[in-house]
Amino acid sequence: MPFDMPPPAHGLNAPQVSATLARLHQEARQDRNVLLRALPAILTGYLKGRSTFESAEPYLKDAYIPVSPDFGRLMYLAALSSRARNIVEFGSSFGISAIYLAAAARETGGQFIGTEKDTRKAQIALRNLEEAGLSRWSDIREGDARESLAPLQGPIDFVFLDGWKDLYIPILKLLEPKLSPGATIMADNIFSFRKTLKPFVDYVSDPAGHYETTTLNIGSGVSWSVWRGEKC
Ligand SMILES: C[S@@+](CC[C@H](N)C(=O)[O-])C[C@H]1O[C@@H](n2cnc3c(N)ncnc32)[C@H](O)[C@@H]1O
Repeated sequence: MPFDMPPPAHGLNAPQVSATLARLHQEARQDRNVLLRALPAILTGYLKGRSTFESAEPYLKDAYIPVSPDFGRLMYLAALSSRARNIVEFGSSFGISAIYLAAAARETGGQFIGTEKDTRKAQIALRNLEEAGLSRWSDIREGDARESLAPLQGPIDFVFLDGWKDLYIPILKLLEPKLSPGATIMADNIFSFRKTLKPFVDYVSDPAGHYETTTLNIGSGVSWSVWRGEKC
């Protein structure tokens, strides 16, 4: 390539990817209004002894609740540097984190599989991946991830956990027999759901267990684990 020609834009800098991510991160700012609308239900639920999450869940159908651009980029880099080919996500919402991970899969020659139980969100996530030019390297499985991921073939090289927090352990255990040696596991909301996610953090941090884990002070807290278990 002649020296005066810039290299072709790729990865997150590919024009379709960066434009779609910019639009979606901008739209996700509306989440604030969704949460404001949920406030009366949260307060009433509190008085009736319900958790914030239980009360807010009906309102979250319209909420993106996405990863931040910094965390999205970190996952993209982690997947790329570990040459992760098979990338799986629990909880895709409208597809923001999916785009970061599918962009990595395109570069490693792999495949991204997301999951979303809300039909409308799953369909819009697929459209957003298409807009980003990433359809060929990605799929979103609609329905409960406990069922949609059960038939998945290994080896899985990268897992991102971001669905409802009480399911991080069951989903991880479902995928464990299919993890490749050294697989990366990232999980969001470690600080914002500290109490609910304590059993998960204890599980991936257990010195007698199968993971090496660190927790990073990014966004609402991110755990990063490496699977030291058996070859799948
Ligand atoms: C925090 S949002 C995901 C945000 C997304 N990862 C992003 O960064 O753009 C969590 C999503 O998980 C989905 N979800 C929760 N439980 C699920 C389940 N059992 N199976 C599939 N999706 C689930 C919810 O519908 C919600 O859209």
